[in-house]
Amino acid sequence: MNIAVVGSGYVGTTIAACFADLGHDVTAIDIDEDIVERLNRGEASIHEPGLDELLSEHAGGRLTATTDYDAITDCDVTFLALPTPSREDGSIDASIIEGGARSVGEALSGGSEEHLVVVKSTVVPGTTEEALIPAIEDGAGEAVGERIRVGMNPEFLREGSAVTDFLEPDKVVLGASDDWSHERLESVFEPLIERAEPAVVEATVREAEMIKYANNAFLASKISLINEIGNVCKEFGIDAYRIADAIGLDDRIGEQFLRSGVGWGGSCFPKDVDALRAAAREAGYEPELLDSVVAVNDRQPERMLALLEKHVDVEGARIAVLGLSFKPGTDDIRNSRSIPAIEGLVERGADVVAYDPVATENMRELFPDVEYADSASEALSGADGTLVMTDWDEFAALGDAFEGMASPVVIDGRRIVEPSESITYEGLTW
Ligand SMILES: NC(=O)c1ccc[n+]([C@@H]2O[C@H](COP(=O)([O-])OP(=O)(O)OC[C@H]3O[C@@H](n4cnc5c(N)ncnc54)[C@H](O)[C@@H]3O)[C@@H](O)[C@H]2O)c1
Ligand SMILES: O=c1ccn([C@@H]2O[C@H](COP(=O)(O)OP(=O)(O)O[C@H]3O[C@H](CO)[C@@H](O)[C@H](O)[C@H]3O)[C@@H](O)[C@H]2O)c(=O)[nH]1
Repeated sequence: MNIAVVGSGYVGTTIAACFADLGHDVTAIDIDEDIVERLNRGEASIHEPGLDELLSEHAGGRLTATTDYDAITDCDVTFLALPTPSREDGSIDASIIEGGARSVGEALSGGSEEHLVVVKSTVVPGTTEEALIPAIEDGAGEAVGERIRVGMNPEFLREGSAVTDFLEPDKVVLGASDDWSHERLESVFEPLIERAEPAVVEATVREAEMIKYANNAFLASKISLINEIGNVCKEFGIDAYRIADAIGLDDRIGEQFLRSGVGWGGSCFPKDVDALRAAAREAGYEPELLDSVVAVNDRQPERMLALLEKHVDVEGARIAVLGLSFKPGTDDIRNSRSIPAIEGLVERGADVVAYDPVATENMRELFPDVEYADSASEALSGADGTLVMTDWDEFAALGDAFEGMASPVVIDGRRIVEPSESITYEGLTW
């Protein structure tokens, strides 16, 4: 099958490379010439394990990249993997994907072949029908529903494990409003369904849009709930991880996403929970539980600072911040919990020295005046305290490095450091 993927970011590049690996002929389309040139050389512009290998195998063969939307005319299906960022009030800004939908319509105008346009981006219920289909119709100069049809196929991959998440999903959600579109979507995923045997969920377009938000809202809520339980555990001197291990044995709860600590960040959970809250409010429903899920998350970095202040007079102190990315395995710092932690330290007059194995340059753009170390031991050397913000594996083996601290106070927000008698160790929820 000939597939076009519009947008070559985290999602677009991953799905383009994986579709090629599944045997499809894929054209990746992006407005950024540098991204396109790199893709044609077999290089990713993002850091994802396994992606470079797939690209170098398929670039120039089953995978090509271009800035020209007209390449869509030779394809059977086009996936829209464009950004859907937040506005100030938390609602989604669909203008980029609307523009992309219009360009796809223009490229298809006057053609005679049947074509399925699939929304891959995360969009609030109603967006595809109320904004994207009209944009395609506007560009194509014809109504959607006959030759051109539209489907919705939300994506559940995680950064840091995007390739394996895409190729080995628990479920594939196929959103469409007619049998022809469902069947065409299913033939795109047929090689993956045969190989990985995921559950296949046939849904309407609106249901597919909502499944994505419900999925992310549920996961973010699960983490906030275990964080709330963890905060209570800390007050009682109980280790929340032992409690999580026990409750995770209940199949109805499940063991995943029960790691309590400094909370959730990244490009998805904060944006998507906010978009769902805003959409609910606009529809006349007050999403009080989701408001609290965010409030608990916002509080966790402050709780870390309060724990630090129990042991260190922070004003004028040298404080090391270990871990800057929002999770290990990525250089992405969007909504990283390290950002409010550094802001809080700077407000309190601390002298901050930060370290991350891959995200330093991204954080330097945000905080140019903070000192950045080349290793965790360099950051710890002479520090009066440290906040551990990301669960990078290397932080589990710091042992001797803490001995270089002026006072070895370690506040762990991710339960990654091994406590020992030579350090003053505080876990956030244990
Ligand atoms: N990042 C994730 O882990 C993830 C997972 C699931 C779903 N999503 C959703 O997928 C969507 C895309 O997210 P992402 O993280 O891949 O975004 P991204 O910002 O990483 O990439 C978007 C790409 O689109 C390109 N682009 C922008 N405007 C364009 C246009 N008019 N035409 C062609 N290309 C254009 C940009 O140059 C960029 O390469 C969002 O809705 C997001 O919520 C993201
Ligand atoms: O038990 C846990 C699990 C995660 N986190 C934090 O939660 C955030 C998000 O982690 P994760 O879900 O692994 O990464 P993302 O790449 O943001 O993936 C989420 O967001 C994507 C974009 O929508 C979805 O596709 C994925 O299914 C969904 O897991 C990170 O800050 C983690 O540190 C915790 O604090 N405790």
